[in-house]
Amino acid sequence: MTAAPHPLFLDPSVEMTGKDTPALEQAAFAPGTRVNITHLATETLDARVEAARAARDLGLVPVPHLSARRLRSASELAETLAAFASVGAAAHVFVVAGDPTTPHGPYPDALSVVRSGLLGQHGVREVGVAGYPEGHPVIGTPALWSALEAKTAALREQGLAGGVITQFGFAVDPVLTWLAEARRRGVDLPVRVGVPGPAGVRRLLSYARRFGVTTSAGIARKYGFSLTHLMGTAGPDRFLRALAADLSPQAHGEVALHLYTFGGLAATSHWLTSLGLTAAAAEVPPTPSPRSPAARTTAG
Ligand SMILES: NC(=O)C1=CN([C@@H]2O[C@H](COP(=O)(O)OP(=O)(O)OC[C@H]3O[C@@H](n4cnc5c(N)ncnc54)[C@H](O)[C@@H]3O)[C@@H](O)[C@H]2O)C=CC1
Ligand SMILES: Nc1nc(=O)c2c([nH]1)NC[C@@H]1CN(c3ccc(C(=O)N[C@@H](CCC(=O)O)C(=O)O)cc3)CN21
Repeated sequence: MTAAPHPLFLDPSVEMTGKDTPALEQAAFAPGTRVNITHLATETLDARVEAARAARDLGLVPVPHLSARRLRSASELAETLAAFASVGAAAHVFVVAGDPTTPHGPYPDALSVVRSGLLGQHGVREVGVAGYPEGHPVIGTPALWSALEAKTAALREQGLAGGVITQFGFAVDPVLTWLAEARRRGVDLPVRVGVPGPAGVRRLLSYARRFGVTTSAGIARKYGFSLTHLMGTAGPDRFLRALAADLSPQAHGEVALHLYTFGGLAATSHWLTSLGLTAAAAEVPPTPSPRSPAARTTAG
């Protein structure tokens, strides 16, 4: 008999851009897998809607991203939601502030989009919001916590289900500390811990630099790459084993995974398949842990 997988590995979500639509059609994600559609500044609404349509046609659950600060008006928000609803892709969305330094319209943050009331009117039932275990390069940690608490409350007031997706990172400890703090503050939403799918080290480092994600020689070594050998690739296997070993439902609540694919949707699909995390997710264990959880409490 095979061991049941750790709950962390059940039902991982993945992230794509419009450019990944052909790769999505070749990939083998389990039916019902949530597929987030990033809102890159360079991609049109049409490209994002086509990606959502492709995901839905494949039996996956599209989760379009809405960038609050990029929206120029309430009507642009309504039209965006209507466009996703027209392809059956508006039930789940992820609402993020967006990187523009100055908001382009009436929504400076994700909270104002939630409070607009427009989400429910267009058939949205579940809203994802962002979490930052390592903080954010320009937003202070107290502001991040108060925003997360306010978004949690606003979703409840709007009758919307919610969830958090965390910014990717290479270090496990900040994730565990952040999860415990979120629960202590009453943020009871399910959390998807964001990790990069397998990707070239050079690419990982460049996205980390761009988004203010911490790297150091020690963090890299634990994760499984080296800051001085940029030619290789690295996946989140060791990170996930360490995270799974130290998660406790009492301290950390409901936790699953979100895979940022960064142009490597096919690589992430192959990697999930190699872990047995596609259609047969409930029957196949993840890569075996080098130490049992019981051994860890004394050894770790
Ligand atoms: N985690 C992720 O996957 C992604 C994160 N981001 C970026 O992370 C940042 C925070 O997003 P959320 O957590 O949704 O914040 P939020 O909407 O909950 O806002 C939190 C606080 O930060 C301020 N703020 C938000 N974005 C800002 C910016 N670009 N410049 C200056 N102040 C800003 C808001 O006014 C608010 O006071 C944004 O810059 C967002 O674009 C963007 C895309 C994806
Ligand atoms: N602060 C912040 N801003 C973001 O925009 C952001 C984050 N954090 N955290 C991670 C997510 C995921 N993001 C991304 C970014 C790029 C690709 C991507 O596929 N890039 C293509 C090139 C795209 C292009 O330049 O045309 C690639 O092949 O890497 C995917 C997701 C952006 N995201």
